[in-house]
Amino acid sequence: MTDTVLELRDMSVGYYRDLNILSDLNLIARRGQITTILGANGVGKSTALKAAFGFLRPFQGDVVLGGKSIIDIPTFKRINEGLAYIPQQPGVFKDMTVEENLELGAWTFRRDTAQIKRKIEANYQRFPILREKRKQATGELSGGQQRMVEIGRTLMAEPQMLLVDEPTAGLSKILAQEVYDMLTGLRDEGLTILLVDQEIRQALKIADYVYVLELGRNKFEGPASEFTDLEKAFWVA
Ligand SMILES: Nc1ncnc2c1ncn2[C@@H]1O[C@H](COP(=O)(O)OP(=O)(O)OP(=O)(O)O)[C@@H](O)[C@H]1O
Repeated sequence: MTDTVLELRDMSVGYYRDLNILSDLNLIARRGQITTILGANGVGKSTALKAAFGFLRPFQGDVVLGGKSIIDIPTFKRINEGLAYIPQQPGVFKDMTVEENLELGAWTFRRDTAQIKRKIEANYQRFPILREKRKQATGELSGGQQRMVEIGRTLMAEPQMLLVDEPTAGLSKILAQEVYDMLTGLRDEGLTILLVDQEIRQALKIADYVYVLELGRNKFEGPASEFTDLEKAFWVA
C-alpha cells in the first residue's frame, strides 16, 4: 500500500488565465505525517491549498487523492472523499454554542443521531475543554479554543486528509502552542496534514516533511530534520 495520500502533480495554477502563481508544482502528503509548505510571502502557499481543495482549478497538472484524480470533483463533494480544508479565517458561528457548532459538521449524516452523538463524544475526548464549554456561546471562547471548535467540526465528517492554512494567525504564543499540540495530536491519531504556516520555526518543529517554494516553484524538499540550519536553507535571518 502506498503511503501517498495527496499528490499535487505538475500543477500550474493562478487566479487569471496565463498568469501562473504556481508553476509545475509537485508535492506529496504522506499518510500520518505533517507536511508543511514554506516560502516567502506571496509565493503561493495558500494558493496551493486552495487548488488542492478545488477553489481554483489548475491550468495544468493534477490533484490526486488516494491514487485517484479529484480534479473534476466539486469542492463541496471533496469532504466525501475524505479531504477537508481549514481556512485561515476562523469560520465558527460565534452566537451558537460549542455543541451546536460541532453538530453543523454532521450535515452529511444529519439524520443519524446516534452517529452524531458518537462523533461529538469523540471530539470531547480529543478536546476535553470543549466538553466543559459545550453550552457556551463559541464567541466567548479563546481564539485557540475557537480553532479547536472549528477543527472539531471538520473532524465530524471523519476526513483522512486536512489542508490547514495558517492555523495560528492572530493567536498569542500560548494559544498557538495549543493549536500546534492539537495538530500533532491529530497526526498521532493517523490523520494526514498539509500545513501552511508563517511561523517557520514552529512549523518545522511539528512537521515531518518540508517543501520550500521559490517564485512559485519547488525549491527544496526533505525531511524536517534536515532543515536545521535555517539561514542556509532559506531566506530567513
Ligand atoms: N483571490 C485572489 N485573486 C487574485 N490574486 C490573488 C488572490 N489571492 C492571492 N492572490 C495572489 O497570489 C499570490 C500568492 O498568494 P498566496 O496567498 O497563495 O501566497 P502565500 O505564499 O500563502 O503568502 P502569505 O505567506 O503572505 O500568506 C500573491 O501574489 C497574491 O497577491
